[in-house]
Amino acid sequence: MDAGREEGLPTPEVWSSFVRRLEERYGLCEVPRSSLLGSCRPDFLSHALQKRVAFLLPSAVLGELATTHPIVSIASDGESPAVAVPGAVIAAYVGRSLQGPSGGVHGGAIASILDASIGMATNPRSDPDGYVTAQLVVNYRRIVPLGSYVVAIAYVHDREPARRKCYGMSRLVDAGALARTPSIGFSRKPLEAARRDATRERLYADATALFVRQRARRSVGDAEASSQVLAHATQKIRTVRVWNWPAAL
Ligand SMILES: CCCCCCCCCCCC(=O)SCCNC(=O)CCNC(=O)[C@H](O)C(C)(C)COP(=O)(O)OP(=O)(O)OC[C@H]1O[C@@H](n2cnc3c(N)ncnc32)[C@H](O)[C@@H]1OP(=O)(O)O
Repeated sequence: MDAGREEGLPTPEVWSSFVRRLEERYGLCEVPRSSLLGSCRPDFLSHALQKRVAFLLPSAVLGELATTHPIVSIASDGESPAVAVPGAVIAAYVGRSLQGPSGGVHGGAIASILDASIGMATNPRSDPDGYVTAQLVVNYRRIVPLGSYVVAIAYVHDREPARRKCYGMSRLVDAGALARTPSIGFSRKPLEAARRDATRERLYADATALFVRQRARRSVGDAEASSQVLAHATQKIRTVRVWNWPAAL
């Protein structure tokens, strides 16, 4: 028996049909991991979740390319290195390999999904000098049963570009319960209000995070890695204005 079947993972077909339903229902578009992370970066979540994970952005922000090439066309420049998106979504199947001591899904796995979703809302594309997590506070509301389909809905609620700071929130909900709601709601409502929706959405956990933009990197190794990422991304992405790579190397 292969590892996937032993784990009870959804087949790739079942998984893609789940993702397509999310896209259609909520006006989202799956973003290829290569354009988020670059080919030379390890994709931790994909490994941990055995590829049953999808990174989604609202189709509206993807512009015309979304219809023919579902690839991020969001650009940044030296003046405004972070581009605001209304929000970001990570959908995942959390299987038995993620079991924690509670018998449900391990809290570290839940934190990773929440963190990555806020990271994606903060950095809608890979950026070597982008925002990294400085602080993550997770509230665990319910045990997540093994074998669940979950959705993390993240958005940025405050930015202080001059201080390189960006504050975001995310809530991890059950995908089945979410399907009963007509819209995904990247509303900037305070977390307390989001919590009031907890019953309707079947809220498993929520998080607040502070992301801080890194200072420009200067090492030659990083520059080489960055140019590989860029080369790969520009092959994949039709329309892209690139971040100004550190000039002083
Ligand atoms: C997977 C697919 C996904 C796809 C999408 C991709 C998204 C990726 C998301 C994953 C994100 C990660 O997991 S990242 C990996 C985990 N994180 C890290 O490894 C970060 C390690 N830490 C660092 O690199 C550094 O500490 C930084 C960059 C966070 C900050 O260092 P720094 O640059 O020297 O900052 P500094 O000048 O001191 O501070 C700038 C301002 O931020 C505040 N500040 C700095 N750190 C903190 C802090 N921990 N808590 C509170 N406040 C802080 C300061 O008070 C100051 O505010 P003021 O005085 O100006 O008001």
